[in-house]
Amino acid sequence: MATTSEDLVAAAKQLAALTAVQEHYPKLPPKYVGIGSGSTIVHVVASIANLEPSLISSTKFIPTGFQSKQLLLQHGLEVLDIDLLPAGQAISVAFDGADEVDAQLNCIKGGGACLFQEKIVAVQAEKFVVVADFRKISKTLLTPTTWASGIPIEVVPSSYPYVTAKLTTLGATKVVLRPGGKAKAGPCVTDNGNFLLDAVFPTLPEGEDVVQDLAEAIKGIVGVVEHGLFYGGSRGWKGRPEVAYFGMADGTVNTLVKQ
Ligand SMILES: O=C(CO)[C@H](O)[C@H](O)COP(=O)(O)O
Repeated sequence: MATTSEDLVAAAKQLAALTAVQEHYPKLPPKYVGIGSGSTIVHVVASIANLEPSLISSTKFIPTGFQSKQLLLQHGLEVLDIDLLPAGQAISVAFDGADEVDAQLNCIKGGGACLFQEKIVAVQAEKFVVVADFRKISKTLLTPTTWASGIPIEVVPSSYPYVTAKLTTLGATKVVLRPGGKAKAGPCVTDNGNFLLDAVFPTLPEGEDVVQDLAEAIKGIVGVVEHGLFYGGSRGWKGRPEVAYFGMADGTVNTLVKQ
């Protein structure tokens, strides 16, 4: 049977997931592991569920939304909601997907509308590992051929017209209130009861603080709960992964590591 490009992408995701889990799931049973959202994370959870039972049976897995919680339950893995993580306790490792990853490991996330939970888990993880396929690699973020939808931004519903106007003054060329889809009239509502704006900006230039500057400007708008830029810069680290695994079209896995 002929291999379709969908098969190729699914195989790339699966191999990247397996490699990331082999290399970054702790060798002693971890107390807490974070689990992101999306289609790639399905392969991560399957790889974790196949590990030696002693490595997973006492671990609490922290989901980043409804989808990942159901996925964990289907695999018989113990779930702990992020608000029940004891204060000051770190998550040993968190795995997640991404929509776009640049050469500095800054990411755009939130294609699955779970960016807030994904970020609150990522920033509490000792190690954050991104798993993706070859289509997600960019030199700099907001390259339209990689991720044309722009930056997902979670907003308090009543603020969306105001935030839209402010994003335009920040340089957004298009801001879309994400629709709920065929089975939901009206906008997409996040797991937190908020709306999502997808804000397209021109492709970012290279530079250490370029992503950080835009991220901070967006976060400074009243009504913004969180945005899908996971980044690092001279003023700190807000969810940028230590490492990203990309399943490639030729059946290999490329790794990008924080310098
Ligand atoms: O950020 C996310 C969800 O909010 C996902 O991790 C991101 O959209 C990647 O998804 P996929 O693995 O399906 O390509």
